Amino acid sequence: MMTCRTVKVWQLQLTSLYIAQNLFLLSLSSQYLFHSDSAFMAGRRVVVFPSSAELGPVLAHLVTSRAEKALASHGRFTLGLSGGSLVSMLSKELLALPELDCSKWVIGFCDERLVSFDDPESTYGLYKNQLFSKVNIPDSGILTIDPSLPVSECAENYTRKLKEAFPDDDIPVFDMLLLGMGPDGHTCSLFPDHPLLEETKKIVAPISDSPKPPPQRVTMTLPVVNSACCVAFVSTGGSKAPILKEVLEGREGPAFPAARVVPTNGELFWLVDDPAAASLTIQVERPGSGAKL
Ligand SMILES: O=C1O[C@H](COP(=O)(O)O)[C@@H](O)[C@H](O)[C@H]1O
Repeated sequence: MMTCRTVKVWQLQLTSLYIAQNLFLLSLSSQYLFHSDSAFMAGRRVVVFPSSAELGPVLAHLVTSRAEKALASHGRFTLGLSGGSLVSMLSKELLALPELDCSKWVIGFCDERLVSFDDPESTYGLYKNQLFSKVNIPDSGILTIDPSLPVSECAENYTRKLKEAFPDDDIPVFDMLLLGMGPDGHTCSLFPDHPLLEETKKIVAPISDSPKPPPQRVTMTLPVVNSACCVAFVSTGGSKAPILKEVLEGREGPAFPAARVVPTNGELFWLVDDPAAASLTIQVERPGSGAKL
């Protein structure tokens, strides 16, 4: 027989069950929020491929899909290129596409080394040999530095070229920037702990004490990088694993230059291979073969 006491005990048991259930749900949701915060910060997409062989075609498709979008909206595609390991991968993958029309592309350089174009360190020189000479990008669409100038004048001259190419923007808004990251966390020629990281006025800056040779370079500043419509980092190889973890998952102390790339209104992709991603604990995307971003 159900007594008043039994009902009270039941009520007490139900109340504690209700509280326990809610506490459980609360803890689940806070774990989820915390985890999703770090995994999907600022709309960032971290996409991991088994190797460069799988990453390369997806990169090429990402570039051409953003080119199509830009051409449909404003009749040209403005693309900023980085040097280093990106040059050969991008050139190879773009040239492998069955149809590539670059006639309305405008190319800038996220950074450039102050050496003559025939020097093996020249980013423009490498792209000219591996890509530009093989596609239909008009010379007038390639915004190069003038390496014959002293580094400060070179940066001013390149600033003028960018301003002329983007007459309507206070800060040039590139449709897409392709970035690399060095094992020290630098991107463009923005190096850890360097005063250039705090630059807010200039769109291009000279650097004459680059810790990575050659010491003289010009670089886009963070305001330009973070104004782009789409930024894609490409980072491959096991030597990038420790820094990739700190850049994507945070660290004690000041953020590395690459971690300060957070486009204000644009997309942010990190395309990495398994060796580079080896230490990551955040959620990542692992697209199947033939995937498109
Ligand atoms: O010096 C430079 O290094 C970075 C990273 O190059 P990576 O070979 O480690 O991918 C590059 O993004 C930058 O343009 C270049 O000047």
